[in-house]
Amino acid sequence: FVTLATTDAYSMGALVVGKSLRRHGTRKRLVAMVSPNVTREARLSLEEVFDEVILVNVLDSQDRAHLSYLGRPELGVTFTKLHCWTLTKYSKCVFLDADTLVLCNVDELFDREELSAAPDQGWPDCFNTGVFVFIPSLETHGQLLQHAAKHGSFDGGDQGLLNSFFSDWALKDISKHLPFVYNLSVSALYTYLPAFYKFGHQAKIVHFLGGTKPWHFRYNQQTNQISPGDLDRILEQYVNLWWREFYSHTQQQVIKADSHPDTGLTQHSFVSRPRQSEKKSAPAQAVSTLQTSSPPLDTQGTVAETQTKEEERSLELRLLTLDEVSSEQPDSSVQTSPSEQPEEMHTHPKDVSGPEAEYSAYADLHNPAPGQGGTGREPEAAGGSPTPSEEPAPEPTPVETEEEKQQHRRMWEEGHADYMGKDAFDNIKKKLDRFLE
Ligand SMILES: O=c1ccn([C@@H]2O[C@H](COP(=O)(O)OP(=O)(O)O[C@H]3O[C@H](CO)[C@@H](O)[C@H](O)[C@H]3O)[C@@H](O)[C@H]2O)c(=O)[nH]1
Ligand SMILES: [Mn+2]
Repeated sequence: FVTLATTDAYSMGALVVGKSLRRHGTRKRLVAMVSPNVTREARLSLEEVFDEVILVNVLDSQDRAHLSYLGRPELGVTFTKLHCWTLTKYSKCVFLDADTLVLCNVDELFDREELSAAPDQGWPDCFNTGVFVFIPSLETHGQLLQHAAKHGSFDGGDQGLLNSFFSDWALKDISKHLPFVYNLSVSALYTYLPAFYKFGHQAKIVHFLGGTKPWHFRYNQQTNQISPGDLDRILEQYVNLWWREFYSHTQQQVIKADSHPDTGLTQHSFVSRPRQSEKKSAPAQAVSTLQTSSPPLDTQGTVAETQTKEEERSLELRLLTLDEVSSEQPDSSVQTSPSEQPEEMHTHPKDVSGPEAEYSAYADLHNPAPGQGGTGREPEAAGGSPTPSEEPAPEPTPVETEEEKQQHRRMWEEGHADYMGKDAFDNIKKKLDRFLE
């Protein structure tokens, strides 16, 4: 999976792309392309999650005229995406915009061919370039650049260019049309709400397409919410979900969000926690600033607190039922052997010194007594558990009657999970293990 960030603000998005892929147990390698102006601190954060963080030069279409049709002059730099075709050590890749959030395992996308993508909701005979399957090739890369030089892009960004280059997408081969749920634009909420109500729960990847991004909102870590009322309720829940992913399983946490005295922009500052298993040298207490172009809001900045309140844990949007947890690919990170197959892009190569180990170390910090349940983790974040072999044998789960099962399931679905008891992490893990046997 490949994503791109040319600024620190988009790096926040890229981080969420990587984390959400890991949360859902991807077995593929993760690559972030960043431009030289992305700060070292942002790069270090990305390196904790991605297998590779690659420096690329900014390619800008400089096409102000066409970009003005979109009303998004900043999108000329999306030509930088084209660099993804140079990643020829991989045989196939999936590009994800930095403003996407992955909601389940989507590794099956690698079964598709170049160029597979979902329809753009503004013009469904065009594909949206927020999610697409491609085959790295220097030849294609060269042809794309030539095409850009000769014909430009009808929207000034990569989407116009890629649509005119892969111009037979609309009609030639329906298998190259990804279902819309692989690139669910949040603006579909406004354009076809009934369809969203009918199919929205099947969403696999959400795309915060448009000028307003999740990092433009200020999030309160005590309430686990952005300021209520800033957005439509459904959209607000997706943005809250994005922020929860941003803060999950990380050693670097935003501790303060306030307005810059001169520019009025919101700035997010975070500190790195000391690492227990140092992979790459990072200052133990490096302070960095991520600056995002958010309008100033009146919410108070909040102090970092990763352990979320139990009652706040309910994800109203896409609550995984226990059955879904069972059918979900578990995060393979700690179970997978560390063998690397970089050419094939198949095996998740992170070994125990990678981010997952750091996540575990972090979990240990907050959960001095593993095995007691209630690790403060999301139920689906199964793979990041402390090393299974070191855990004391968990208590056997009492057998539930059918009625109890249903009641339990209902409570779970309503967001009242019993994290300290039945839904303790150990029990969910056992269920996953049973399912995988
Ligand atoms: O300053 C920027 C702007 C964009 N990006 C990257 O380029 C992607 C596309 O930009 P984005 O703001 O996400 O554009 P969208 O609002 O999604 O707009 C649409 O139009 C763009 C231009 O054609 C396409 O790139 C998008 O895929 C398409 O969804 C981002 O996700 C980032 O990965 C940066 O790194 N820095
Ligand atoms: Mn986008």
